[in-house]
Amino acid sequence: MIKVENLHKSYGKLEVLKGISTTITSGEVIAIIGPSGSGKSTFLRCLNLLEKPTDGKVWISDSELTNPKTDIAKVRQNVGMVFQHFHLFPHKTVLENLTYAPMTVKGLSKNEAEEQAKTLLNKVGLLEKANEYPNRLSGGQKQRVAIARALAMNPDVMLFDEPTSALDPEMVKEVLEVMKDLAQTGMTMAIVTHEMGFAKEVADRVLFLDGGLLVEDAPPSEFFTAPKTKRAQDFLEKML
Ligand SMILES: Nc1ncnc2c1ncn2[C@@H]1O[C@H](COP(=O)(O)OP(=O)(O)OP(=O)(O)O)[C@@H](O)[C@H]1O
Repeated sequence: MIKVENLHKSYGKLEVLKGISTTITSGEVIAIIGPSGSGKSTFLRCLNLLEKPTDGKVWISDSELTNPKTDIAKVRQNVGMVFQHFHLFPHKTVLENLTYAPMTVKGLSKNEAEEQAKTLLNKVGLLEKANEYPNRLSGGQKQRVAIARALAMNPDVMLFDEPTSALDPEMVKEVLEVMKDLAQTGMTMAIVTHEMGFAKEVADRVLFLDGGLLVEDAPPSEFFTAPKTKRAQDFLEKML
């Protein structure tokens, strides 16, 4: 479960998030969409405090991350994050990318971590790349490794920040398929995306942000067929 209450974020005088409140329940898949610069990535990054909110509260499960007494690093261990540009460790093999955090942070033995890593690589269709270095992989393969690496910490929640935006079009589908499979396992997921087809098909709920405000919060069946606001109508006209 993720809950935000009256979330504000400013960079100097620029107010990027202007008071957002919502709850993402366990197992829900949320697509965060909206025009460029509307605050989507900032919102997502505030959920695990990669960006520190200027005001408002954020909870993950029972922990309030915005409470200074909370051990944020500990809570983050249960939150996987996937970025637009993969952020794999370039000098580690694919397998080492997956085993590093479970061994160093969670104290798994090398054998345990490798067993788990191989299971995950098999799930994302990349077991045969276990001993390769990231620079030998395509963008789509790198992103599938990044997803597997995030899952290796056995998180309760997965955050995705435009995971397919840096990919060549022919690689988008393989990454979305992995995410779709993950959604079907009941993982709680929040995804900033420009992939409207994916949002329509896979998300339980769409959050439409515009100008730092949560303008619409609705299931895709409602949002895509009957958006309530002019801002969402205009946005969809351009996107679809
Ligand atoms: N670290 C930062 N310092 C200053 N301004 C920032 C910073 N990060 C984001 N911004 C500004 O905040 C606004 C919202 O950015 P954000 O990346 O959250 O939007 P977005 O909706 O994800 O956009 P896009 O779809 O283009 O990625 C933009 O005007 C951006 O320039």
